Amino acid sequence: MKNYESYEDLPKLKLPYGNEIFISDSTIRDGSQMPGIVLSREHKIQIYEYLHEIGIEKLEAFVFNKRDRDAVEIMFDRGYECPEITGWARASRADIDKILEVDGLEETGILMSVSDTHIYSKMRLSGREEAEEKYLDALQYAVDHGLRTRAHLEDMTRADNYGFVFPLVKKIMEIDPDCIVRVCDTVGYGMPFMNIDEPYGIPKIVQYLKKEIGVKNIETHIHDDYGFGAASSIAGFWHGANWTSVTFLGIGERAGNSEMEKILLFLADRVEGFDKYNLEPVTRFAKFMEKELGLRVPRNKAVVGKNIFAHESGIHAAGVLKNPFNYEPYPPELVGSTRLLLIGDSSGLEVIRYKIQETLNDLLDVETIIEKDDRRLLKIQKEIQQLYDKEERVSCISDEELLAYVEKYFLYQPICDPAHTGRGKFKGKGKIQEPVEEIEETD
Ligand SMILES: CC(=O)SCCNC(=O)CCNC(=O)[C@H](O)C(C)(C)COP(=O)(O)OP(=O)(O)OC[C@H]1O[C@@H](n2cnc3c(N)ncnc32)[C@H](O)[C@@H]1OP(=O)(O)O
Ligand SMILES: O=C(O)CCC(=O)C(=O)O
Repeated sequence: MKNYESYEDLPKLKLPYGNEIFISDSTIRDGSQMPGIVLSREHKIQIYEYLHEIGIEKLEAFVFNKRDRDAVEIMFDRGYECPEITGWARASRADIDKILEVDGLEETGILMSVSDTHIYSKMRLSGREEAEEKYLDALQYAVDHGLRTRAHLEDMTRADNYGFVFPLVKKIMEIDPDCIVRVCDTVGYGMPFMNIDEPYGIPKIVQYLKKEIGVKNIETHIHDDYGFGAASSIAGFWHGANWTSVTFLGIGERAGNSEMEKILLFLADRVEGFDKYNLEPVTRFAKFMEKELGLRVPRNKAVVGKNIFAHESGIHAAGVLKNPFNYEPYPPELVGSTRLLLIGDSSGLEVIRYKIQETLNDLLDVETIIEKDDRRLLKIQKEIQQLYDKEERVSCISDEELLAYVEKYFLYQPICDPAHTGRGKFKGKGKIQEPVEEIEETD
């Protein structure tokens, strides 16, 4: 029989195709497309620094204008091995020439819009044949000029994959067998499950590319319109993709992209033998994005939200005080965060006891214990409950309020029984003295 009582006891998952998988950042590219986000050169460099600290393998950048190119140049000047800086182009020789003009870029993505709506109504091409010709020409041009390539199959989850996209991929492989084939779930229609009908199933698409066509490098790029972003990225890895393209905090077009931090956490914490990424900077990184870009990270956002290690409710807080493993899926230190115990309307006595004891000990620099049946504590609990009973109070009890309760109920009483030590200081074994005068009984 197995006991699962600590993080170490829990079995790790195994990636079916092994751990040679990589992350490609699109924060500076797709992320910057988010309305209201304007990334300055400094922002881009700082994002690059965070990605470097975490160990992200690749980043894609636009080089259409001078601002973009200046940022790329500064990134190259840092001389880091990772992330590799790569380019992004539409399927046109002119765009690829722009990539070639930037010293140091050795790889580019090429946008190949494969759904009929993109071919006909977005690009106004005569049909699939013209589209294919345009895409293969751009690819050949990039290869002929010494670039490594990625084929970004835009809107593949709304395309005729068997009739058009897979045959196109076979031709792509003939031109560049090392080309990274990016499965773009452009409006988030993709589903992370195996038995899903064409063209929506990310697992089926990835498996077909891998097993039937023999594509070596498969990357997913998933939008979160239906909320399947991170799940579909991981489904890609599960079924044979070796890359995923993500953005930090999932910023990007509309509902954004698959979130980098979720993928990182999943790999680092749940998958066997996966310690190549350093997650410690992610909380700092999120704060940077909030402060510098004016983003508001929801409090309950996985990995980086302020509430991820905050406990208020009675059963949870009491459970965490006994053993954080009871209600925390992973330790806060993993993502550079800290635990927070709060008192609010759903709190029970144990968390109040703990916080009052902590406040008292900090205030007087003693180490004493308040028992759960201490009548002063019960009075404080009653006062707190009355605050919420009025249905006016919507916030947690602040540190200042806790201090006031401690002062009101404890400070003007002897803190501990001097007969115990003679010095009024206990080390984890004392019981504070009950007040001399009678305190009315609580309900
Ligand atoms: C799904 C995505 O996220 S794709 C990336 C989206 N990101 C951006 O658009 C931000 C960067 N874009 C830009 O800086 C500009 O749009 C540029 C420099 C690329 C082009 O600027 P403009 O020449 O002014 O074109 P504009 O933005 O008005 O229209 C986009 C053009 O791209 C073309 N285009 C779209 N997809 C493709 C493709 N796969 N291959 C080649 N051209 C394409 C469109 O047909 C349109 O050209 P058209 O007007 O001749 O039909
Ligand atoms: O470059 C790509 O990833 C393709 C365009 C895109 O961002 C998308 O399909 O969502």
